[in-house]
Amino acid sequence: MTSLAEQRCKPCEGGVAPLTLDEAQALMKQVSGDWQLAADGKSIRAEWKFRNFYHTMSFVNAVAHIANAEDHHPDMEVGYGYCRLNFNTHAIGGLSQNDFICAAKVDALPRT
Ligand SMILES: C[C@H](O)[C@H](O)[C@H]1CNC2=NC(N)=NC(=O)C2=N1
Repeated sequence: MTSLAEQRCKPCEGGVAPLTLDEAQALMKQVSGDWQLAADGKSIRAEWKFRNFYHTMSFVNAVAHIANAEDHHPDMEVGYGYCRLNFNTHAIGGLSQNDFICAAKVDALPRT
């Protein structure tokens, strides 16, 4: 099986059903324990802490690079020493495989 981190996001402009709760729960097993599935099953979120702003922004820039390369973009909350990411697929109002592909690519980033 090709790991999520090795896959590429597919363009999504609607017209497909969001993942069911069962499908989302199955994909949760393929991302790190940092990620939490929202109670409504429509998004995933994670929070990381960093020792200072430099390390925070290094991570944020790496995430932005993934998002641009995959054309799939998280909501980000950033401050001194922390970053929170929330992924969902706006075009379908819920989760798609793209959200889990990006989450797995974020998991693969080096932590500094
Ligand atoms: C064509 C392209 O896939 C879409 O415009 C993308 C861009 N980035 C996106 N990011 C997210 N999170 N959800 C989307 O539906 C979305 N749509």
